[in-house]
This record gives sequence, structure tokens and C-alpha cells, in this order.
Amino acid sequence: MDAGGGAGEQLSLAAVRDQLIREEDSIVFSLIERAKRPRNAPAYSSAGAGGSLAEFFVREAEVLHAKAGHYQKPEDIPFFPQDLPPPLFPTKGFPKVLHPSASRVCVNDAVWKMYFDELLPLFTADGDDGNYAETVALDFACLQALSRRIHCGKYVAEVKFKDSPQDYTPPIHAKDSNALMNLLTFKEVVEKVKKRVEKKARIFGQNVTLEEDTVNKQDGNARDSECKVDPKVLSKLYDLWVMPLTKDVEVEYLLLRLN
Ligand SMILES: C=C(O[C@@H]1C=C(C(=O)O)C=C[C@H]1O)C(=O)O
Repeated sequence: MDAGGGAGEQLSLAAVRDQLIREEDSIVFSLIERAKRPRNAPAYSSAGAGGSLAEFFVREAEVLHAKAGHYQKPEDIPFFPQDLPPPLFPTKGFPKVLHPSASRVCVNDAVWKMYFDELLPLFTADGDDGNYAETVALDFACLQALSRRIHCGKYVAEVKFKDSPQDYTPPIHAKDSNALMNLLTFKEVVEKVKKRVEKKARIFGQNVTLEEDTVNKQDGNARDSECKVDPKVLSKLYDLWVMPLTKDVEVEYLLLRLN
């Protein structure tokens, strides 16, 4: 988390939301990149030594990332945390703005399953072009962007708690997840987020030409069928998975907040 997380700065809901908006760009762009390649199913079958190429790539990439000093922040969490090496270079400590239990909150198993089982078939074309190594590198970028955005829910929960501890404390003590979920859900924000990511996919995913293109455009933007990723897939991704998982992170964090 960069916004509002600097030394001495107070974390604010506005700053955390700005960070989430920036993360949307990374998610939309990473999906657009992955959509260059078809599904490439052999990259996901367990033909290789022990697991799929996708799993092999993520495990090995995370080893490199850990050596380079990644995974020091509460929102940067590896998918395979077991036996990761320590950083080989000096890292700069980040100000600790969260409760220490934040490190125990992780929904990466759900992110992994959602990405491969649900999302991938929605935005990649059927087919196999043989570019498996490139494909799994693109998957890794998508997974990282999704996971980071979702785990930023820890900061959202912290500011919401700090803004009104009197509302959050009783359901935390009662371990009432449903009450917490209701408290932290803002329906107007949810609707805005869905509309904005759909619009971003429409704007970022259009072909840019120098000629005036009136045939393939509607209101100055590309028609959905011309976009590199269907904008409706983005609103569905956020509606069904990204926002619910972010809220799961928020609830899990809050349940540990008073430990
Ligand atoms: C992240 C927030 O908390 C919840 C989750 C949202 C999301 O994941 O985008 C949006 C609104 C809230 O229901 C927030 O309030 O900004």
C-alpha cells in the first residue's frame, strides 16, 4: 500500500480507495495481455514433473521474486509461501499500519481456483497456439494483480474500523461475520466500481487507429465486440469474485483485529 501508508501519515478510506482504483488498471491490462493468447489448455494439465506448467512457473517465479525482496508487504502474498528464500538484497521496511494479525489473512487459494476454473474460460478464446511459456507468464501477472487488489481489503478494513470502532467492536467480539459483512458493504461504491472497470476495459481494450473509425465505434468508444477483453467480463469479475473476496479479506482481518 503506498497511498497514505507513509511514515506519520494517517491511512484514509479515500487514499485506500484511490489505490484500489489504480489496481483496477493493472487488472484490466493484465487480462488484455493474457487475451492475446488462446486458452492453451496443455499449460494447465499435470503432464510435467508433479504438476502443470502454470503451477511450475508460478512456484519458480515466486522464488525469484522472494530473492529480489518481494512479499514484504501485507498485500503482496505468494501463492506458494512454503520454503521461499529470504531476500538477497537489502529491503526497505514499510511502516506497519495494520494489526499484526494481518499476516494471517490470505485468500490466495480461492483466487487461484477462481482464476483458472472460472475466469480464464470467460476471456480467452478456445484454441492452442503452442505459446505455453508466454501464456503462463501472462497468467502469473494476472494472478498477482488480482491477489494484490483483493488483499488491499486489509487496509480497507483497518480504516473502516478506525473510523467507527464503536460499530465494529460488538460484532467482532460476537464473531458475527454476517453483521461485519453488512457493516462494511457500501452498495453505491459497489455499483460505481462495476461501472468503472467495465468502462476501463472498453477504453483500454480498443484498437487505436489514426483514421476516423465510425463503423466500429459507439459514443467515441469501441463496440464491446471489438474490445480485446469483453468489458462485461470485467464487471462480472468484480461483481462475482473480486469484490466478494475483498470483503472476505476485510471480514477475516476484522475478526482478528482485537486479538
Ligand atoms: C473496498 C471497499 O469495501 C467493500 C468492497 C468493495 C470493493 O471491493 O470494491 C466496495 C465497497 C464495499 O462494499 C470499500 O468500501 O471501498
